[in-house]
Parts: sequence; structure tokens; C-alpha cells
Amino acid sequence: MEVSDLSLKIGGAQILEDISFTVPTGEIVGVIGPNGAGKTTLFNLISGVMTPTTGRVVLDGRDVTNRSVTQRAVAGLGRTFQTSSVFPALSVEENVRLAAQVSEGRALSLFTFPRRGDRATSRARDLLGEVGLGDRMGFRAGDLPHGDKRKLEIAMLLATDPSVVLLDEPMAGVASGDVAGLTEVIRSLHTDHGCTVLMVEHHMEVLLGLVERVAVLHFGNLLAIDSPDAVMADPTVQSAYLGEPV
Ligand SMILES: Nc1ncnc2c1ncn2[C@@H]1O[C@H](COP(=O)(O)OP(=O)(O)OP(=O)(O)O)[C@@H](O)[C@H]1O
Repeated sequence: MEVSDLSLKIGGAQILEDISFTVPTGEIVGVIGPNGAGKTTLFNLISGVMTPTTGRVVLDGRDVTNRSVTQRAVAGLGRTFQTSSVFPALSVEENVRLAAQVSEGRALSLFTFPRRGDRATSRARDLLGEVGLGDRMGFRAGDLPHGDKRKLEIAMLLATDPSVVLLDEPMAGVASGDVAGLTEVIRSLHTDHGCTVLMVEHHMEVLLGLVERVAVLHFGNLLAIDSPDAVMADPTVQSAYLGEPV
């Protein structure tokens, strides 16, 4: 995935300015920065929720800058949001089955009842087993604890066979006892599914344990993108992000 010279101006406010970086296929990159730095806006521009004032977004060699959210999803871009986005009244299995049906180009309908051998159903069951929710398939999704909702969202993402995944604060609100399990599910996106992952996360221990590089945003500018050690040792990053050199 490549973004080049990506900028967003709203009214007189420069929200993001000339952001350029490349994430090679299969790499996990973390995105950090103080509140209001522009992390979610960057995800909105990459996923097509917002249109950049200037710049380009390239996925798998294809320029998708002028493509819609749906077209980018079809091109292999998946995303989770800061707030949970499961269908709360549906069962855990129904949530993933719908995602699998949509990715197969079938109707977003629950009136196709699950049958033995049905591809979307067996895919949903496999993925739920993989993320550790194999024993919760019949639960109402809205009743799951937050960490399991996050795992469910990842199973829904995987049902669409994404090549690039954007995760916006996946650990937000997750109970401390569920962090390790969810971390492993996120790791599997890259190790087992070969996904390219861009991840905003405030939980630094989790982030630094997962990512190969970290991008640091500050007031809409990209201060650095490098290995966690190099970024943490960077005096500009220390003074901007941590307040002062340490
Ligand atoms: N549609 C918009 N109109 C005007 N300003 C906006 C809009 N969207 C975002 N902003 C501003 O852009 C800046 C970046 O916001 P953004 O939500 O991307 O930051 P963030 O780094 O994700 O913050 P947080 O860590 O709090 O989620 C903020 O100052 C925000 O107020």
C-alpha cells in the first residue's frame, strides 16, 4: 500500500499535510500520535470515507484515490473502526456469514438459511474457530464482551479476503485479560493470512510487540516512520509525542 503527498484541508484548517509512505505487502505498521494528530483522518482518506485535497492512495499497484469505499473494499481493503461495528441483534455466526455472502457477491440477506456445505456458512464457522469464537457462534453478537466483539469484527474482515487491513484502536475498551488473545488474532492477520496491516493503537506495549515499523503523526504531519527502536530514540518524536526528550 502506498500513500503519496496525501493532504486534507477543511476550510482554513490543514488536517493532514503531504503524508507519504509505503507499506510492503504483508508488513504490519503502527500509527501513533497525540489526540487530534490525524490518525483516523488518515484512515478515512485511505479507505475512501473522505477525499484528499491532494495526493494518491495506491493499493496493490492500483490507484484507488478516486474510488468509492465499496470499490476499495472490492479491491481488497478492509477496516475496523474505533467503535464496534457488528450487527448486535444477529448471532455471531450470522454476522460472519453475511460478510462472507457479500464477499461472494451474494445478497446481504439472512433469508438464505444456513445449510450443511453452504460455502459462506462453512467459511464463517472456520473463521470463528480460528479467532477463538468457535464456542460462541449462536450467541447474540451484542452480548459479547468487547474483546470478543473485536475478534468477531476481525473474522468478518477475513471473510472478505482483504489484502490490506486498517485497524483503528482495536484494543480500546478491551479488558486486560482479553488483550493477549486479541493480540494473537491480530498477529495472525499477517502471519497466517499475509495481510498488510496498518494499525492505530494507543496501547504501546501491544503495538510495539506487533509491528515492524511505527509511523508518528503530529498536527497532521508525518514526523517519522521507522522501526520501534529508531522511532522511540528520535528526539523530534520524543519532544512532539512524549512531551520532551527522554
Ligand atoms: N470533518 C472534519 N471537519 C473539521 N475538522 C476535522 C474533521 N475531521 C477531523 N477534523 C480535525 O482533524 C484533526 C485530526 O482528527 P483525527 O480524528 O484524525 O485525529 P486522531 O489522531 O485520530 O485523534 P484521536 O486519537 O483522538 O482519535 C482534529 O483536530 C479534528 O478536530
